[in-house]
Amino acid sequence: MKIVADENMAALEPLFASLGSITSLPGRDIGPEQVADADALLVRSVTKVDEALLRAAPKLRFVGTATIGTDHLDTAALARRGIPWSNAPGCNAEAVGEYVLTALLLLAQRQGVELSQRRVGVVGLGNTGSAVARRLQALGIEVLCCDPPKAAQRAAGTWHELDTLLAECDVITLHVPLITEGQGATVNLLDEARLGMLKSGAWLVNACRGEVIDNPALVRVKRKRPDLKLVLDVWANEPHPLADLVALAEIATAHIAGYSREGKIRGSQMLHRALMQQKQQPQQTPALASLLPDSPLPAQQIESKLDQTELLSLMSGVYDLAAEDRLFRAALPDGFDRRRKANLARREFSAQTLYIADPSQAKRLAQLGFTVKEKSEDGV
Ligand SMILES: NC(=O)C1=CN([C@@H]2O[C@H](COP(=O)(O)OP(=O)(O)OC[C@H]3O[C@@H](n4cnc5c(N)ncnc54)[C@H](O)[C@@H]3O)[C@@H](O)[C@H]2O)C=CC1
Ligand SMILES: O=C(O)C(=O)[C@H](O)COP(=O)(O)O
Repeated sequence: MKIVADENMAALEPLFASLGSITSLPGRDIGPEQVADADALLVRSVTKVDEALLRAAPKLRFVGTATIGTDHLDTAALARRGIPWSNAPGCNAEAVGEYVLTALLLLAQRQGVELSQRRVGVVGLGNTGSAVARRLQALGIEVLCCDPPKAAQRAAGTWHELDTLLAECDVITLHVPLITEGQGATVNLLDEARLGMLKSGAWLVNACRGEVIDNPALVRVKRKRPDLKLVLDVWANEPHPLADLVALAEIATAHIAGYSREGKIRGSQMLHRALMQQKQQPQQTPALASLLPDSPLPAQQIESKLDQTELLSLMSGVYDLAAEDRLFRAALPDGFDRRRKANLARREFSAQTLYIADPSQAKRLAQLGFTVKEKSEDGV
């Protein structure tokens, strides 16, 4: 079996080497020539799997994307060719939750405000939006939710219209799939009119897909409204974001909100399971712990309730978002993919063990994702 895979996928060798030969390539270089004799194709968000690519791959029997989003797959073309495909829902939700919380605490610190005083509107309450909402609620922050598909299914929860969130929330964070056509289209969900509805002093976070916001309109609105603060991880026309928009964002990164070592491995594990199922081969998928390097972070002892600054400092010890923001800007105009590659080793908060005696503090930090243990007799 010949497997063609994106070189930035995690744990390719340990998971897939026993199934056949692996050719790993930069995702943006995977084209018709590269898939000509492939039996399985494993991609990330940067490879367009369209009719032309599929036509060039007569032997292809499986396509897997180690991502949540599927907007780079032509699923209708896959169905027409009878090629089973799979994505990796939820694999990187924790990383997105950690990214958004860190970004909001960083912004709060820079603006000299308490995040707990701000009402947050989460748009899209699937895997990533829920991971964000859970963390905010663990900190006692008020969260309003908007998810029309869930509301229509009468899913548990209180659901609001997008326009209500725009009118009432101090922070809006976007977590919807990119849908380009039909009634539920999300492309330009935040168009110029909706951007104009943001509250005075609002913060806007986009960690889903760049095209969900009209990027040129955002430049125009932000120029008129310096009160708005932007956290942008995703951009229209990646890897070439609008330079003017990068300059106007308070925090800017290279589509790495979902990047964590753990998330990347989970994505590969999910594709391994799906491929095994497809081949009806009962091969066990190795456990996450066996594929993860040991945590490089020494355990810490937490004695007292952390304030906002201390919490941000704890989180930044695992992943330094302020530094990433600086490195991203310095890497442009050509270094978008370089910054993505540089983030592949990022660990989730669970890589940080904390010894905490106080039960309520222990519960709160465990809800944020840290590995929490009771304080031992003689400390750490
Ligand atoms: N920046 C990054 O690194 C990452 C970006 N993503 C992007 O974020 C998107 C969301 O990821 P997940 O939460 O895992 O997907 P998901 O499929 O679990 O959840 C998406 C949610 O959005 C809701 N939704 C759909 N249309 C909506 C609308 N118009 N308004 C409000 N809600 C709507 C759906 O009902 C669903 O509950 C992915 O499709 C992907 O494009 C995902 C992971 C990492
Ligand atoms: O899962 C998704 O959807 C994402 O946006 C990924 O985090 C993107 O990562 P790559 O597949 O581009 O590495």
